Formats: sequence, structure tokens, C-alpha cells
Amino acid sequence: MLALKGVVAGYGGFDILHGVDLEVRRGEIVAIVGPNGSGKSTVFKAIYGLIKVRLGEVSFEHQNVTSMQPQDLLRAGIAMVPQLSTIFPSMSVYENLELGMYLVRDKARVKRRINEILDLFPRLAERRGQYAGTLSGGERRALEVGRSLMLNPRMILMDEPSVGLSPILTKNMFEKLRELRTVAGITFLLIEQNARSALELADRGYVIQRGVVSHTGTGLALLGDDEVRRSFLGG
Ligand SMILES: Nc1ncnc2c1ncn2[C@@H]1O[C@H](COP(=O)(O)OP(=O)(O)OP(=O)(O)O)[C@@H](O)[C@H]1O
Repeated sequence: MLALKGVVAGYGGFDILHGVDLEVRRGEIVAIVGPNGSGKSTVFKAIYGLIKVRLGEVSFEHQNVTSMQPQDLLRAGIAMVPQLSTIFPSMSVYENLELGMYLVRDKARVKRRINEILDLFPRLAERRGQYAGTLSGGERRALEVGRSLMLNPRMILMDEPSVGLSPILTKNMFEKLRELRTVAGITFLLIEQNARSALELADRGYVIQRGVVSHTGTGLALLGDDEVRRSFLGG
């Protein structure tokens, strides 16, 4: 569904990614893990047209989308949930969801879609009129995922689903992503600090070190790999 081939990219003429190869198949949950500063977020920025891909190619559903603008990628069916919160705290849950479809003028369609999203997130449905700034960390993250679903993406890039969440909320969030894969057919590419949980959740994983893929395999295989365990999972 998504493929990176030999992607070289970085900042201000300085390469951070030195030829990244990665693929995500339809219906998969794929996790990118690796040490701080290894280039995980830079991979997302390269996919999402936020930095220029200097060499190599990004393709989505067999279409070359290298360095395509974010709004065009969104139209093509890929949404991104960034690491930093993008929720508008002084707007309600409902209004935040509306913003996920601000380009669509058909109010009835927007309302229908919001109701579909609220069916997927019962906790948000109960809080639809509440200011988003008063939501708990887990509810806020759920709202960001819900909003990214507004335009019916087929794939979501999610930068650290667990950021700021306790272990139990992280588990709930991961369960939600699995559910979305099953009920809405969403394919996920995730970045996670929490490598062990991410590899337990994911079908497959990629370990990125110093801007290249050092290991790849099923989540289970990576969890069982001695070197990966020593380097990232605390032995
Ligand atoms: N806008 C930028 N300008 C210059 N250098 C940058 C910029 N953004 C990131 N970098 C550098 O690129 C390298 C990779 O950063 P990146 O954010 O991709 O790592 P990461 O693996 O996502 O790290 P973390 O796990 O800490 O979030 C780092 O050395 C970082 O300092």
C-alpha cells in the first residue's frame, strides 16, 4: 500500500535518512521503533511532504507521491496524527471533529460523519459538547484519531500514539487502533518510543538506527531477536 525505496532526506542540506526502505501492506499495523534522534519522525516528514525527499521514492497504492503536499496526500487517503497536540482547547469535541472536514461545505454530510466517528468513540460521544481542553490525555488523543478519520482515510500515520499516556491508557489506545483496523479497515504506520508495547501490537516492525533500517520482521520476531532485545528492550 505504502512503499519507501532508498529514501534520502534531511534538513538544510544535511541528510538524516540515508536510504530507507520500508513497506506497509493493506490492513497491517506496522511500527517504527528505534533510539531517540535516529530519524523516526523524519521518516514521517519525508512521507508526508513536510521535508523534501532528496533521493529515492515514496509510493502509495502504486502512485508516486514523493514530496507531495500534505493536503494532496490527505485527498489521496493518508492522514497523519502528529506527536504534538493539535486539539483546539477552547472548542468543543464536536467542533474539533468538524475541523477535520473543514473543506467540505455539505453540513449534513459533516454531521453524518461526526456521528459515525462518535459511534466509534463512545467516551467522546458522551463528551461531545465539552471543551476539548478539559478532556483527559487519553480522550484528547482519541479525539485526534477521531478527527483524522473524518475524511475517511485508508491509512493513518501516527506519531507516538502513547505520548503522555499511562501504561493502561496506552493499552486502551492500542486496542482502539486494532478495533479501527477491523471495523473501519484502516492501515496504520506508527512511531513508538514504547518499543515493547508497539512490537506486541504491530504485525511488523522496523528498527531505525542512525537513519537506516537496521532490523525488520514481524513484531514477534523482533521481540525475540537478541540484538533488538539488548539494544531497545532492556535485555
Ligand atoms: N527541523 C530540523 N532541523 C534540523 N535538524 C532536525 C530537525 N528535525 C530533526 N532534526 C534532527 O534530525 C535527527 C532525527 O530526528 P527525528 O526527530 O527524526 O528523530 P526520532 O527518531 O523521531 O527521535 P525521537 O525518538 O527523539 O522523537 C535528530 O538529530 C534531530 O536533531
